[in-house]
Amino acid sequence: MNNDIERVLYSQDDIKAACKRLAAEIATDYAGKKPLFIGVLKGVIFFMTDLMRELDMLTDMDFIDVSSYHGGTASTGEITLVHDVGTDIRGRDVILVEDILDSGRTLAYLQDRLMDRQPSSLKVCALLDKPEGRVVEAKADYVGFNVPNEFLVGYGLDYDEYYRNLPYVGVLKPDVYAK
Ligand SMILES: O=P(O)(O)OC[C@H]1O[C@H](OP(=O)(O)OP(=O)(O)O)[C@H](O)[C@@H]1O
Ligand code: HPA
Ligand SMILES: [Mg+2]
Repeated sequence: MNNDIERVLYSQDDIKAACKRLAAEIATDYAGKKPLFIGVLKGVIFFMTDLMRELDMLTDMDFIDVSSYHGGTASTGEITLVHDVGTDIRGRDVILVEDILDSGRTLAYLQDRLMDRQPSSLKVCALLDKPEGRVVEAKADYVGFNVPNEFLVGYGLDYDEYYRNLPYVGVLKPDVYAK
């Protein structure tokens, strides 16, 4: 699996440091509040669990499962809602947690959907932001790293459902998906 990686962009230590920094920013901004964290499955699994464990505050969490890459390296543009949140978010301070912001389509879809339910506030925390990938406007309030316009895998990010379990974020060798 490691042989399919062209280069490592962020090591486990880099990611841990980013989680600590983001958690500290969020804890300051939400002092005295109990925000609800909503993780966007499946890519967010590792980031969500690491970020949450750096937070010294009362929070609850839920997950929403959406998918639009369906095994490829580009957004299909069609978002499938696989599983919705179970928590009533009306009047809540919600922080949506994403592994990566790329075309922006997933985030735009989720923001529309969640804002309809009238949360008190809705902010976005993304480990990775790929600004050059943007097709629709979308912006995160908390960002771990700005990344280049390449297809990334690891630490939750997949190609055709594989590579999520790499402990780092790396660039997938293009010949892996050009086959
Ligand atoms: O900004 P976008 O172009 O919409 O891309 C970002 C989204 O795409 C990926 O999810 P994917 O659809 O691959 O589902 P997965 O998390 O289950 O892999 C990723 O985890 C983000 O949720
Ligand atoms: O670069 C990426 N890698 C994996 N999944 C993704 N979903 C959006 N962008 C990416
Ligand atoms: Mg994916």
